[in-house]
Amino acid sequence: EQQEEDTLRELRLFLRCVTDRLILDRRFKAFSKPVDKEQVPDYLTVVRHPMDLSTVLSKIDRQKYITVREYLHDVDQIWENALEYNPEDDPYDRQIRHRACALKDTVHAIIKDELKEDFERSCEQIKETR
Ligand SMILES: CC(=O)c1nc(NC(=O)[C@H]2CNCCN2)sc1-c1cc(O)cc(O)c1
Repeated sequence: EQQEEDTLRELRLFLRCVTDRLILDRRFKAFSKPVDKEQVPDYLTVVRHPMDLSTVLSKIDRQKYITVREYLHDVDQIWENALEYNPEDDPYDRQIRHRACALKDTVHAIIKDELKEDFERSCEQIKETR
C-alpha cells in the first residue's frame, strides 16, 4: 500500500545518492560503464555476470531493488568480476584489484554508516510479502 511505496521511493533515493558518489570517485572509473566487448573481446568468456555502476543506476530507476541487500549483491559482483578478470601479478591487474576492493569496502562502509537497520528490515519485510 502507500506506506510501502513511500519506503521503496526512499530506498531508491538513498541508493541513487550512494551510487552517484561512487560514480564521481575517479578510482572507480573502470567500473562506471559496461566493459566494451569490442575493446576487451575475451571479457565475456571469463566474466559470467558482468555488472557496472551505470547498470546499477538503471536498475534502481527500473525498481529492480526492493532491499539494500539486492543492491549490495550487484555492487559486490563488480568487485568479484574485477578480481576474476585481473588475477595476475601484473601492475595493471594489481591496481584494478586494489580499486575494486576500495569500491566494495567504500559501499559497505557507507551503508553501515548511513542506513538505519530498521529501514532495511522494513524493505526485507516488503520483499517477503511480494
Ligand atoms: C573493468 C576491468 O575489469 C578491466 N580489466 C582490465 N584488465 C586488463 O586490461 C588486464 C588483464 N590482465 C592482463 C593485463 N591487462 S581492463 C578493464 C577495463 C577498464 C576500463 O577502464 C574500461 C573497461 O571497459 C575495462
